[in-house]
Amino acid sequence: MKEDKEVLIKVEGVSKKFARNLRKSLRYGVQDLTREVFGMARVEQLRKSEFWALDDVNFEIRRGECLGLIGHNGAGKSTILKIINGLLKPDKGRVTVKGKVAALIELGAGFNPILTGRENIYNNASVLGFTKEETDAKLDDIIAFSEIGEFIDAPVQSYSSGMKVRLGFSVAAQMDPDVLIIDEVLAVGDVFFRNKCIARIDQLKKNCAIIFVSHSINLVGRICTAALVMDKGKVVDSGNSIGESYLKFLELRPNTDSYNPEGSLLSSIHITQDGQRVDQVHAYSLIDIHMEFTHKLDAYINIVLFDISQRPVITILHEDYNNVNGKRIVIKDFAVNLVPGKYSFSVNINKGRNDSVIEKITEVGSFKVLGEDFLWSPLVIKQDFDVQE
Ligand SMILES: Nc1ncnc2c1ncn2[C@@H]1O[C@H](COP(=O)(O)OP(=O)(O)OP(=O)(O)O)[C@@H](O)[C@H]1O
Repeated sequence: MKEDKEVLIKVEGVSKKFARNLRKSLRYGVQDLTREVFGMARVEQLRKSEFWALDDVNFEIRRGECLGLIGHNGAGKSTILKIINGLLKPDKGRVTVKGKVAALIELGAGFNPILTGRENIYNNASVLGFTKEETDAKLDDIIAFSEIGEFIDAPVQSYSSGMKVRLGFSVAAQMDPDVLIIDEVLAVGDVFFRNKCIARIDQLKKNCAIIFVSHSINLVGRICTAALVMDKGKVVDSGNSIGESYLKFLELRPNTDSYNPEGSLLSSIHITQDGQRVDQVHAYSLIDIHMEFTHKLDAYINIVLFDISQRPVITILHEDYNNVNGKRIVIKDFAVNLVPGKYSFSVNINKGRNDSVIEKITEVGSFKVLGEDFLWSPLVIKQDFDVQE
């Protein structure tokens, strides 16, 4: 039962303000510190040039849960992590964190650049509350997991960004924390190390509360048990079905479709449903995809559908992969077995089957798939299940 598990992170009505202007920020910082020293309450209203970077944020994470934070740049994700980790104080509200906390917040933060990797392991572990003997016992595992090899005895300032992430993650993960805070850092590691981290997170999350910030909705879907969508310091949605708000989140972005057919063999591409031109459709419905070229082509054409993370999800080939000979192409009754989200087309025009590319046209228009549920995979196949006793 979910409720049986202990709440390890509790964020209650947390707000945090910052000043846009550096001089004001320093002046307010001194004012706030002075008030604190004299036991006076923090100034709750916004002063000139201040804004709420976090505005009444509430959530809790239990042992065994991993919460993904999603939001545009500046939404307040890192600020909430820094408050949870005790690096920042909230102006309003309260954060309660139980147990040993390991945080991977800023690349290389927490490392002393002039010390070696090995020395930094001891430093980091002692911050996490481990004794020298406990760290000695874990040392080989940490070094082996990081795959840093002989660089472990080189100063951390000589490490690449990926190496810093490897070391930081290895210390945090091997020390079996109760709370693990991860801010975007996995994006820096190579794919092999990232997969190793994901596998380790899967193990850790059984007995730990994890908060994970990422701009990759796919990674959040893969790792997290629930997600929280933030915008301008506010939580706009949370839960394990964030479909609607995720779509709204996509809408908040300016439309970047900028297909300019000038000089291209493709003069237009659009989709229709029941004969009407549309730019949003319901999941599982049928659409026709229409393409028009500048002249009659004798070529092999394929269309690739990309999701919002630019991940190719479907390639549509002409049946039997024969070449297309004509000026217009209509792909009839294409089934939109896609989860809600925004998808864009890329069209490849090839000379022959495995021959050179004549033209590769990317981002030639997009459409939105609407739906109630948000399933964590780009493609949905409805299939009868043979259920047996
Ligand atoms: N020390 C600071 N002083 C002033 N403003 C700050 C400070 N730290 C953060 N901010 C501002 O607070 C807002 C939230 O920043 P935050 O770093 O939490 O966003 P984020 O969601 O993590 O963004 P990103 O996805 O770019 O990492 C932004 O407008 C940012 O400019």
